[in-house]
Amino acid sequence: MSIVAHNIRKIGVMGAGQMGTGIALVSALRAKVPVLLYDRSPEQTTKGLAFVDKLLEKDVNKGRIQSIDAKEAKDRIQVVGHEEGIKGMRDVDMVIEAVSESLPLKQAIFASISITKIAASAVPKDVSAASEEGKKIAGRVVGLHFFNPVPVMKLVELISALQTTPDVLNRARSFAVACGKEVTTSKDVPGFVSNALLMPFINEAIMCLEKGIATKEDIDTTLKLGMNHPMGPLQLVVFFGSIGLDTCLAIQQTLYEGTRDSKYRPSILLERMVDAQWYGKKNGKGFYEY
Ligand SMILES: NC(=O)c1ccc[n+]([C@@H]2O[C@H](COP(=O)([O-])OP(=O)(O)OC[C@H]3O[C@@H](n4cnc5c(N)ncnc54)[C@H](O)[C@@H]3O)[C@@H](O)[C@H]2O)c1
Repeated sequence: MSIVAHNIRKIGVMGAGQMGTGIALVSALRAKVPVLLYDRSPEQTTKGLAFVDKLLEKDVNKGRIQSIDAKEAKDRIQVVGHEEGIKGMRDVDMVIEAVSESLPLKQAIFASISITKIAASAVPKDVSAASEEGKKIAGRVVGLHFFNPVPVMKLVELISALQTTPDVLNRARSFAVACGKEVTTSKDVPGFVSNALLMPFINEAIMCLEKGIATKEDIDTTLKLGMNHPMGPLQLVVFFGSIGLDTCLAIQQTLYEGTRDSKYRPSILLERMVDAQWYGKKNGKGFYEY
C-alpha cells in the first residue's frame, strides 16, 4: 500500500494521562510534529511533562537518541493553558482525544467505543448527518487505537467509522507510521480486532480455572511454554496495572451485549472476583497476590 503524506503540521492532544503523554511523546520525537497538550487538570499536565522528561532521559542514557533529539522533542510539546482551554487547539491539523472516560462510560472502555457513533456526534444538531456538510464533518473522524505504554508498544489499530473518508483514513495511517508504529486496520466492531480476540481468550482461561480444569499456574505455564506467549492469560489479565479484572469484566460484558453472541458470556468467577473487589495488581489481590 502506498503511503500518502500525512500533511499534519501540528497536532493537539487532549488528556495528559498515561496515553496522552505517550502519544504526545511519540508525535514529537518520532513524527517530529509540534504538539499542543491540554488537560483539564494542571497537576496532571505537570505530572505528564515530568513523565515525558523521564522517558527522554532514559532514551538518552541508553544511547537510543541523542540529547539534542530529546531537547528538540521536548521543545515541540507545548502546554495549552487553562485560560485558553480547548479553544487553544484551534490551529491544529488533527486532535487526538485521550481523556478519561466518564464513569458510566468507563464501563464501556475499549469494547464499545463506536467510532461511527463518535463521528455522528461531531455533526452539530442543526446539520443533517446525511447532508454534504454533515458527511464532511463526520468524515474527518477516525479511530487511532494506541496501546499502553505508547512509547514501547509498536502497534496502532486504525479504525474507520462508516463516515470516515479514505483521505482521512490514509493520512491517519501515515501519521501513525511517522510515529514509528506498525498499523493494522480493523472495522468498527465491539473490541476492534485487539480486544475482540484478547478478552475472550482471558475469559476462557478464567472459565478453565472456574471449572477446575487446571490450576492457575498450570494454565499460565501451558500458554507460556507450550505456545511461547510471554506470559499466561491469568498473569496478563492484570498486567495492564491500572486496568484490572473490573475493566476486563466491563469489556467482556460489552462484547456480550454489543454482539448478543453467547460465546462472549463473562465467566461467573470473573464476576465473583469483581464482586469481592479483587481487581488484581491495581489493588493487590487477584488470581495472584501482589
Ligand atoms: N491505559 C490504557 O491501557 C489504555 C489503552 C488504550 C486506550 N486507553 C484509553 O485512552 C484514554 C485515556 O486513558 P489513560 O489511561 O491515559 O487515562 P488517564 O486517567 O491516565 O488520563 C486521562 C486524562 O484525561 C484528563 N481529562 C479528563 N477529562 C478531560 C477533559 N474533558 N478535557 C481534558 N482533559 C481531560 C484527566 O485529567 C486525565 O489526566 C481512555 O479513553 C482509555 O480508555 C487506555
